[in-house]
Amino acid sequence: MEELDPDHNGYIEMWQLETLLKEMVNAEDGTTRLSNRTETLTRAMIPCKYRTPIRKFVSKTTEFVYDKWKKIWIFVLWLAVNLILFIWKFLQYKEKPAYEVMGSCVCFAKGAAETLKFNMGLIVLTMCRRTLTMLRGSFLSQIIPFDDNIHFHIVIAIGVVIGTFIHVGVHVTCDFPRIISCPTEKFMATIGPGFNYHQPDYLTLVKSTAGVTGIFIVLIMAFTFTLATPHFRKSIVKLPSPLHHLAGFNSFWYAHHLLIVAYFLLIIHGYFLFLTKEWKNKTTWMYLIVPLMLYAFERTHPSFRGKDHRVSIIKAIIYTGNVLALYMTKPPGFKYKSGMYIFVKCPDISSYEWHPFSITSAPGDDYLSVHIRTLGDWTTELRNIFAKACAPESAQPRRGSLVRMETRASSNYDHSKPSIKYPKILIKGPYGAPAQSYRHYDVLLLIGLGIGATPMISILKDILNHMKMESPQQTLSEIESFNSSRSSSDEDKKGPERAYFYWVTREQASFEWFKGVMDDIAEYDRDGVIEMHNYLTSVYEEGDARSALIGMIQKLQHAKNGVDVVSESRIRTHFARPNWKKVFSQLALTHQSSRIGVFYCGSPTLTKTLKTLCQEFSLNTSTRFQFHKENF
Ligand SMILES: Cc1cc2nc3c(=O)[nH]c(=O)nc-3n(C[C@H](O)[C@H](O)[C@H](O)COP(=O)(O)OP(=O)(O)OC[C@H]3O[C@@H](n4cnc5c(N)ncnc54)[C@H](O)[C@@H]3O)c2cc1C
Ligand code: HEM
Repeated sequence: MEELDPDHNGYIEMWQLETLLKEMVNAEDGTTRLSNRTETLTRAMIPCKYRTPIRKFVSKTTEFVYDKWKKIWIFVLWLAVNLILFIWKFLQYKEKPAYEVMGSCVCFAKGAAETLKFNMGLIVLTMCRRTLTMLRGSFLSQIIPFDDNIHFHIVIAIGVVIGTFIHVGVHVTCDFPRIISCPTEKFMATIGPGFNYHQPDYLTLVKSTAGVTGIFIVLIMAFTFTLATPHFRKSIVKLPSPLHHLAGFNSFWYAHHLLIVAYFLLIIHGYFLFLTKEWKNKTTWMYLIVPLMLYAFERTHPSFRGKDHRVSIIKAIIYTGNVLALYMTKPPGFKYKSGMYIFVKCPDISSYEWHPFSITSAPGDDYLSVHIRTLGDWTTELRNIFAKACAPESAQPRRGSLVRMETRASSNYDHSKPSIKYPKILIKGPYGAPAQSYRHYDVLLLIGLGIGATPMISILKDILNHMKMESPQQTLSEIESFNSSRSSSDEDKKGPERAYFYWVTREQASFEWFKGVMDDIAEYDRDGVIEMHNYLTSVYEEGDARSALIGMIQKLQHAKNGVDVVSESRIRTHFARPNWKKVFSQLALTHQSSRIGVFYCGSPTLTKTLKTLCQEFSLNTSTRFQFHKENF
């Protein structure tokens, strides 16, 4: 109770205070002692700033380490390896004759070069997607943060930039001038043999094989790195046709492939050295061979990269809100976990572009589905060609303004007698993504912003499929077929017992493509395992009297028959942005001492808020919130 010092009152929100008072008044023994539940709430409400600075620092650090220990140890290991390689090479060159001419400069240049070799090898490993997907399923995922491969890729790239600056900078501004100006006798006696006893001038050094390859590597890297920055990667720069395919993400993608030339040049660069003549000391290729071969193998070998599967489209639906849903046949032996994604190619649009999409069907379903939002050139063209294929069959406007074109190759997913000629679609994958670890938690908080609901749909369907399998109506063959479609690592995991889904969308039209899942939930989820909320943010601003009014009507309807008036299902519709603090507080109260997996997919703007809330509530309550995010 002493924590509820009047000084602190200003920091307790009204609704929290109400809950607290209610708890106290309702206390069974008639006293005003705080129950465990209330204590948890109280602790959640008292801001950290009222603790002593040292306690605050210690608890924040503890939570930070607890939350990020996988990333921390990998990062520290990476730094340590870089440092060890640098120091090892530095000390080695201190003992060499070159040191007499160039002093510490040569040590710095060679130390940096050693880290460059290591990082150029490692950076490719972070992009070996098949290998990473396989490793995610192993015990290694408990100590290695595979979800962060792209972040780590970028961290290593920063390491490469730093290494390149040191290596090139020191060579050009210190080593070269010292070689050129070295007294001839000293030059001949020390590094002369490396230069065939010809003391070089600046131009000779630049024109040498090492010099020319070095310049090209730097140029390619500068170009590639610039186009890889988020500004260029995400920019929707429009170029005139036929160059329009080269803008935005594609420019990043093609530029990245120039790095193949950079690797080729790097191997040559590392071979034609002035100061190292013995074969065994030319180690560049040794660092690169394994990662490059593994990556090349993944990209080219069908058994490893997984075949490009040609799939038949069973059903295509175009919803308002510009979402295209594709239901396709599941290739034989295609196993995946909810949360994973596949690459999709449509040769009618481009014969070389593959685009990633989260799988929205559940592992137990006998079909495969993706939901694709129209965003740029490729997705717009895909939508258009499917609209064309769908148009003659049916284009039935439903429910007033909702436009929904649905066609099926044939009914009941029987794709043996296709009646519509759909565009050819190829898929490859599946590939691992953060959301796939949802089965490790008893309680889930799933948050999707707009199209970011896609990985969550698959998770909800999977939870439902498990419920269906536990229901007494299931036949043995249905259970067997369900089990055979799941990956073996999942079979022994119990999976979540409770899931809360928060879906934030701009307008109500988006409901359409989610309706099927919601209907299923209503039918099978008798125990209310899944609680779904939809926040419509474009209706009225938060706090607007109209939002409050609609909200009240909603609540009454819901209480009366359990069905929401807007979604016509068990999903609860709200007309404002969610109050995330309230959501977390309530979860912390309901699931004390539990581990809650928080899975977020959507724009990065909300990432920080959710991450901070996870940390804050893990620190201040007995509930642990573990944050996983995916941005597309
Ligand atoms: C793991 C993952 C899962 C995704 N799941 C879904 C989903 O379920 N539903 C959905 O609608 N969208 C999803 N996306 C986003 C989808 O891939 C892009 O919207 C689509 O590729 C855009 O292509 P475009 O040419 O029409 O647009 P563009 O204007 O070319 O690109 C728009 C943005 O999409 C991204 N992008 C474009 N091409 C690619 C590519 N080949 N690979 C990776 N990113 C690319 C870039 O960030 C780019 O800035 C996912 C993305 C990722 C990385
Ligand atoms: C030496 C430098 C680099 C090398 C060798 C390299 C190599 C690669 C490779 C092999 C891939 C995988 C391509 C595939 O899907 O098969 C990749 C993807 C990627 N790289 Fe790099 N890269 C380098 C630098 C950078 C830099 C500087 C950045 C950003 C600042 C960057 C950002 C990315 C991103 C974001 C992806 C993933 C794209 C996606 O799948 O969405 N890379 N890189």
